Amino acid sequence: MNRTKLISQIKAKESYLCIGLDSDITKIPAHLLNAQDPIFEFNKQIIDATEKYAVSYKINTAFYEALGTKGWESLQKTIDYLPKDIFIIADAKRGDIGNTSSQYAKAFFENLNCDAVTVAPYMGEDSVKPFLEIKDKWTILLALTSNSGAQDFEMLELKNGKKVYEEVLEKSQNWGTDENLMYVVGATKAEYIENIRKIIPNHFLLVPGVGAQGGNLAEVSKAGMTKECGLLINSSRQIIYASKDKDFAEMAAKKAQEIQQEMAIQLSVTK
Ligand SMILES: O=C(O)c1cc(=O)[nH]c(=O)n1[C@@H]1O[C@H](COP(=O)(O)O)[C@@H](O)[C@H]1O
Repeated sequence: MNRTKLISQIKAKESYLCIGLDSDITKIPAHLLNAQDPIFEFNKQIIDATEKYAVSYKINTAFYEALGTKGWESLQKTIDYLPKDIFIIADAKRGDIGNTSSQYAKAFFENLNCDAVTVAPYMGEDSVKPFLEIKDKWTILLALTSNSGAQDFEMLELKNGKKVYEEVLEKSQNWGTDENLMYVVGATKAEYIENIRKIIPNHFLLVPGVGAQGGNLAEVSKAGMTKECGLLINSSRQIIYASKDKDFAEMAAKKAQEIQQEMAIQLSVTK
């Protein structure tokens, strides 16, 4: 999906919600465990119930990889099931020497047909470029992550006075464009978003960490929203595990709708 289409979806749905399908076999409702493919059954019901409130779904591959070949099957079936107007993110956090990154790009863009993949910038330009070379697909580069470990490297100050995450943003924006490159900024780091917007005024940000990790939707939106929205805010656990009972999909929809309604207000303020 290209940038124009993504923006028009955001406008049409009055939503910049990205629902995280971090579907954990140990956390899904017990009655689904008898299904032939419990994870797919869970995802299918979550998607059916929440699709009208979201513009994107993020599939965290770890939860599928952990289950071996069965997990990959559930992942593929979930991607195939998602509606065509949904922006599909493979949250795989890849990045390796160019030759290997090319294979990852093929796996997620050509084979699985995702719109975007999360990539770690640590190995530099040649490890990221192969993802950017695939037409009409997006690379979502980790910039300032939501976890406490962001302090270990991302926040370190370099000799030129910049923090590592700032250097990542400055340097990498020349590797692609705002049509194929987004950045991950954790919702728990809202106080840095104003500064981030000075470096990358137009790029989309993928912002995880609202809900279970304590990030605040209004704060992030105020600091990061552009005229074209420029945000995809992810929430996983607080939506998909809103209930552990038979009403899990209904409760997920209720939570997603609540978030979408707040997003509609934020979008109307920025118009
Ligand atoms: O790249 C990510 O998506 C990501 C980056 C980051 O800095 N923090 C972060 O939590 N994530 C992912 O975003 C999701 C957050 O899930 P919840 O905390 O359950 O909403 C998980 O899939 C994380 O792996």
